[in-house]
Amino acid sequence: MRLELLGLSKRYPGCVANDAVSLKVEAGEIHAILGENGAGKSTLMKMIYGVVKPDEGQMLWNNKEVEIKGPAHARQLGMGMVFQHFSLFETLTVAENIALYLDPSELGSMAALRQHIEQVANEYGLAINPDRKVGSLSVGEQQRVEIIRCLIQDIQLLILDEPTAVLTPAEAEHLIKVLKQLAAKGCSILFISHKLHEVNALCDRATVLRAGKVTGSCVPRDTSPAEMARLMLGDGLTLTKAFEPGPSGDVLLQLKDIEVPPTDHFAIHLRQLNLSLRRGEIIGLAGVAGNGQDELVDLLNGELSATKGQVLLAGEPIQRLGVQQRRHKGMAVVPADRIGRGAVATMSLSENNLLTGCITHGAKAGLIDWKVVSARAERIISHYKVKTSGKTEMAGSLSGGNLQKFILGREIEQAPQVLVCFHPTWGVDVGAANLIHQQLIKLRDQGAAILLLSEDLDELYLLSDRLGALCAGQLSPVAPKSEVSLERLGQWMAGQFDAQHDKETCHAD
Ligand SMILES: Nc1ncnc2c1ncn2[C@@H]1O[C@H](COP(=O)(O)OP(=O)(O)OP(=O)(O)O)[C@@H](O)[C@H]1O
Repeated sequence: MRLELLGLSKRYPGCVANDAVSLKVEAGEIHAILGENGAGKSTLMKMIYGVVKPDEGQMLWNNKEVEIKGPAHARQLGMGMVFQHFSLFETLTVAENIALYLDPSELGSMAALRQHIEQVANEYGLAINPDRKVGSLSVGEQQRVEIIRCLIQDIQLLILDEPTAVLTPAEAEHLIKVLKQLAAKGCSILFISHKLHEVNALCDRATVLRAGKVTGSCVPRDTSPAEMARLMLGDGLTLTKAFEPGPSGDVLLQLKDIEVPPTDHFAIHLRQLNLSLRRGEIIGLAGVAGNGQDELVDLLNGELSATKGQVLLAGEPIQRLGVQQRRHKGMAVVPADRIGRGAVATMSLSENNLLTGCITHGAKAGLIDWKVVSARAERIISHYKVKTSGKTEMAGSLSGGNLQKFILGREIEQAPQVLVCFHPTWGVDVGAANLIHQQLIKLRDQGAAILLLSEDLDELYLLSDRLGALCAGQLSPVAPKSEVSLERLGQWMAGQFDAQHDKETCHAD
């Protein structure tokens, strides 16, 4: 037996994150950990990897009892972990980040390490330039660095906390192949994912956690995704069917011949962007991470300026307006990375609510009305079923999916005219993703215009009225969803479109 957990428990003030969890993982087994947001999955993985110390329980590693002193000890034993929130230094390069992760005795010259990174990257098809600064990488690319740095050492257990959440379907499919290869070599894998069809395709066994306790197990190959969802969430779950396109109105957000040159060597050049987003519609943009999504969100948010072209909000040019002024005019943005940009980890939920919410609620003439701010935070917590001990809890101690629900709720509740959201259901369980989808459609039906950037094609097809793709900083045609086959969208994602045609399509709306 590669790994055996016997009655592991971990308590935090006001919550039992893990309650006497027992689990067995064989050599070469791919074992899924399932559970709704806040069920205790990440905490369990962090205890195995030595990031969090258990309050009680025992752990056997290759049939011998161990007490993991910390992540360095876990790595020495042959464990690797890909975290849900990246543990990378943004100001260092890919190679420097990986060097920091390795034991000094394993580290040769930087040139040799660079070569090794390229070799692993090529072997697993996870293209990355070792000399790029991590801060300039997209979320998907940062995820690749996390994965490569585990694969660079000989590992016997790889722990992955939602590794495919930010990968494109093709990348996720590729990763699944890589994991199968690794398992065939005898490496055990612990795999957390909310994407149940992936669990179904990949995993040998699954353990279900609910409120910190093991409540069931199954063999995913013999269990349908719907049955697994029911095991996790109980019988009350109703899965969303496709939403009907709604009637759209006048153009609310318009990009005209936008040109944004790269701000650093690795940023993407946005070229000739033309887009008209109407009241009451959702435009979904597909695309592989690192094709200009970050730059487009920054442009719309007011953090990047265009050197050519215009950004118009309800016909008014806004490119000279800052972030706050745009928010006053009814724009809201949900960024890709929830910690750092979406929320401040060391601030409470109330304070995080104030960060963007104060523009529409809670502050007048520079004075904060904490009663209003707290009441709003409480409303978001209850409406979006955010699992937390309360509005005073620090954002950083929430589970990933619960923080995502809070951030989404905070932006939707401001009733924006235009909502730009990037990966809206990243790391969110099926029940909560359902709720977020319904709220986005409700916002659309109230007349808001929504630009949705996602790598989850199912989600894009479910929610969007019109679909397009971003590739190498250029926008494909944007056409009604019924006219965009999966094959066509795939071609657009790969850049097979004529930029001039795109301009005509968008202007024609
Ligand atoms: N450092 C911490 N301080 C206080 N509470 C914490 C801390 N870390 C986790 N928790 C709480 O423990 C519970 C389990 O969290 P955990 O992150 O393990 O859930 P999860 O199943 O991984 O959720 P998700 O699917 O959203 O990532 C949650 O209620 C969370 O708020």
